[in-house]
Amino acid sequence: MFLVGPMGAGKTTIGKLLAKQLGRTFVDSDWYIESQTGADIAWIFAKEGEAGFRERETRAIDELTQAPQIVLATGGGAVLAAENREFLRQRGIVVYLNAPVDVQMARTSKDKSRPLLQQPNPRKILQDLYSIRDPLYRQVAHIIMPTGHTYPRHMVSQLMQQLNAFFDCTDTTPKDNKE
Ligand SMILES: Nc1ncnc2c1ncn2[C@@H]1O[C@H](COP(=O)(O)OP(=O)(O)O)[C@@H](O)[C@H]1O
Ligand SMILES: O=C(O)C1=C[C@@H](OP(=O)(O)O)[C@@H](O)[C@H](O)C1
Ligand SMILES: [Mg+2]
Repeated sequence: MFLVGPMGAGKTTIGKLLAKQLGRTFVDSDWYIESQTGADIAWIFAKEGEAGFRERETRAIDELTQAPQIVLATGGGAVLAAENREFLRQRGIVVYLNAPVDVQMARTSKDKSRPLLQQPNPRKILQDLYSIRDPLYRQVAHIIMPTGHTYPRHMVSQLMQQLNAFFDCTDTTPKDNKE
């Protein structure tokens, strides 16, 4: 199960809760990159630029989408590379957590850990990123979940319902073989 969506959509928060609910291991691709590099995301952006971070991100997405049965929270820009989209789409169920820019803004404004938002006008950046990335999130997603004003625990139960509906629709087991 792979979560995609913009910064502040709640991928890390919801992913952690969802993994607990499903009894699966949770991995956040940003945390994984930090542990592999021995440095935080801000340091990687400062020393290697966004391009350096994206290379590390592609390696992480390739490895993690092959790990069995994990819940993976990706970073907001993970869908930018076509090869990442391919890894995600082909290797698991992709859920797009879709939050409006106002919500993204409210949830990211106090946190200084996102280098792309450390600019004078983070709202404009979030808007611009959203117009570029929303079609890519939609392209890669099997399920789209709005995350506006829903509490994390409620989000997880809604998501569980959506996942059950998704598996019911895609279950190709012949009826005779069920039970
Ligand atoms: N459904 C939600 N309702 C309220 N706050 C949330 C929700 N989801 C996430 N948050 C809060 O928003 C902030 C960003 O969430 P995070 O999970 O880091 O987002 P992402 O990984 O998508 O960037 C965190 O402070 C988190 O507690
Ligand atoms: O949107 C982006 O390009 C980024 C999102 C961040 O992750 P979250 O979406 O979890 O904040 C992190 O990967 C990095 O700061 C770049
Ligand atoms: Mg995150």
